[in-house]
Amino acid sequence: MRARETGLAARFEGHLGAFKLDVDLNFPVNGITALFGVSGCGKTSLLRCFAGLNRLQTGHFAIDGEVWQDGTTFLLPHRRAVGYVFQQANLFPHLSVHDNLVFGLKRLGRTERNVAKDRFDQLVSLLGIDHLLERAPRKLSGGERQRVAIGRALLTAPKLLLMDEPLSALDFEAKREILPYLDGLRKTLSIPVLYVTHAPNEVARLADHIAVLENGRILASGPLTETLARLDLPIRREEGAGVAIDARIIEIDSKWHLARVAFAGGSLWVRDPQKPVGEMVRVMVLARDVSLALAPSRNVSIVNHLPAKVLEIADGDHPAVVAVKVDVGGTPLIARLTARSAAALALEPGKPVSAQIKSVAIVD
Ligand SMILES: Nc1ncnc2c1ncn2[C@@H]1O[C@H](COP(=O)(O)OP(=O)(O)OP(=O)(O)O)[C@@H](O)[C@H]1O
Repeated sequence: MRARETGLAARFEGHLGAFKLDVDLNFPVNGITALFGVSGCGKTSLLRCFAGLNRLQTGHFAIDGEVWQDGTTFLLPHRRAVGYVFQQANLFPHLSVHDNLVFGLKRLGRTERNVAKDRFDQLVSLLGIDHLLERAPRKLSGGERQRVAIGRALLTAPKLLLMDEPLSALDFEAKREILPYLDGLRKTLSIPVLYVTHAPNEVARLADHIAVLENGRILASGPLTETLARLDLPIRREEGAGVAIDARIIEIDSKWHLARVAFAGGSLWVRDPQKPVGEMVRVMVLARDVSLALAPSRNVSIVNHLPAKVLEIADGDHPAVVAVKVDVGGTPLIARLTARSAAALALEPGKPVSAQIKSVAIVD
């Protein structure tokens, strides 16, 4: 269902009070683009531009070749096929889940309404809310409420889904409960999704692309793995800095509960994810779990050793630490080392090394 490629090109420039937003953003393909950046950098303001709720001095925005905004056109919010999910589900308390879901359909034409009714069963099953349809919102958990809000947004068959920190109001358990559903959407939706978050684990789990916003400007945007591996971005200073890699299970070692997963640059042993050989998984290799040696060492407990080449070295978040980006057969990894170790190994761009990976987390 993700075969059709949809392009989204946007340029918004202007002031909101004293705040300047100056954004040029292209999403080349379908999938989830995580919009990442510190509080106040303009994430919500940008989403509101896409929805037509903010009208800046300059705005160009086309989706799938269809112009929603340019020098002469400005589609009003209700004319934009946008689904919007907020931190709070904002369900109508006096309506059942079913009636909340179909509420947004009233503004659609008859044909669109009929198509949406066909999608209803598929969506409620995908979001696991089929058994909740007759309930009142107050009898739902936080995670269930948010799943209903997502269903309501998707039922109108939007061409763009905007999600503004959809999990931030949920507790840890509710986040864990809802993530697999969002992951299911990622795999089945054929529309672009802009997903605002502060949480690195949500980015690693859900995003196909990342856009990093700083002071109202796009600092970087691109595919997940390459962008997470950039040493010039503030993300590398985060405690959870690392690289997410999509890999295929190629072998299971049931005696030791391990699985070998293959990616473009080689293979890694991970904890058995309880999925069959052939399935794709996403793994996260954190910078703090990668160390570098000049040759693969035999007398250590680490099972994952990959031949690599140093690409770049940058300062870390403390003078004692450096971040080293290495290339593993076309896939980038980041290692976090002490500056002293980097000096002792005389690391420099182009030098062959062995990347030793202490731990690899499965993120789905
Ligand atoms: N309509 C407006 N008029 C004046 N200032 C505005 C307006 N909308 C947003 N701002 C300002 O723009 C800046 C960016 O706000 P925005 O809500 O987009 O940030 P954010 O990145 O979403 O933050 P957070 O992560 O805290 O939600 C803030 O300084 C805010 O006060």
